[in-house]
Amino acid sequence: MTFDLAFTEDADAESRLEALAALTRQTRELMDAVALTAAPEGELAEIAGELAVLTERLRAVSRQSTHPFHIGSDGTLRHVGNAVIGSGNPFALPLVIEPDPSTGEGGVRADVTFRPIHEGPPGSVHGGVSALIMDHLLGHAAALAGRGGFTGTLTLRYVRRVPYGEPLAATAAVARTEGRKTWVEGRIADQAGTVLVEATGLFITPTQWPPMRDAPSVAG
Ligand SMILES: CCCCCCCC(=O)SCCNC(=O)CCNC(=O)[C@H](O)C(C)(C)COP(=O)(O)OP(=O)(O)OC[C@H]1O[C@@H](n2cnc3c(N)ncnc32)[C@H](O)[C@@H]1OP(=O)(O)O
Repeated sequence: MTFDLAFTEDADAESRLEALAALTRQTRELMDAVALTAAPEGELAEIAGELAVLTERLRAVSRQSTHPFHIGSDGTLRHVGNAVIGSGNPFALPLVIEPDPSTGEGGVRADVTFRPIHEGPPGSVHGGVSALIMDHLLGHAAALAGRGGFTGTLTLRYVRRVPYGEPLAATAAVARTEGRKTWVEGRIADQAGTVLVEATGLFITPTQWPPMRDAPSVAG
């Protein structure tokens, strides 16, 4: 499998991506506001009507292809459409991932504050949302170690309820490797270091992929 690349060295393309990111941030604010609203019925219906107009305005100019990986003038690789890190995807938290070599090969960490839209059991984060974050972070660790690939398996242990609205930390690092297979371990913990979720993922590098060592880190 190959992916499209787009070079965003020209100011117009960069400025459009910034405008898309601003729209995306505003849409996330809207999603949070909807999840928390206590507005009366009439106002809800009125707002839904106003949003329908905006939705149609955007849908009239839908893109016809997937977002490519964008490569900026500084060499940064960005995946604008990604569901976890994408600056152009309202569904994304977005997660901002930093390298953390102190935790091992491919070590990474990210601050995470889940929101009410991530609710599973009332007052807690949905287990599938925790899995989404772990999948991506573990995959990022594998890629940072030069062993990028697709998730083959992902196993989670939900140790404690994951709260939203509180700053948490997610970490991951490569545990072991064997040929094209890379096992990565990670966790989500609270600020006191109490582990809430543990995850192990197996990532498999497709045969046709070139060696990825020194590949640029992927951001949103
Ligand atoms: C920086 C960005 C980070 C992003 C992180 C996000 C990651 C994702 O969400 S990826 C999306 C979810 N995953 C997918 O869509 C993957 C779909 N599956 C595939 O594309 C393929 O099955 C793929 C690439 C995993 C393996 O295909 P292929 O390379 O042909 O595997 P194949 O040659 O049959 O097997 C290689 C080895 O892996 C093992 N294997 C293959 N698939 C799996 C699996 N799903 N689970 C466990 N083991 C597997 C095989 O048994 C074999 O082992 P061994 O060498 O010991 O015999």
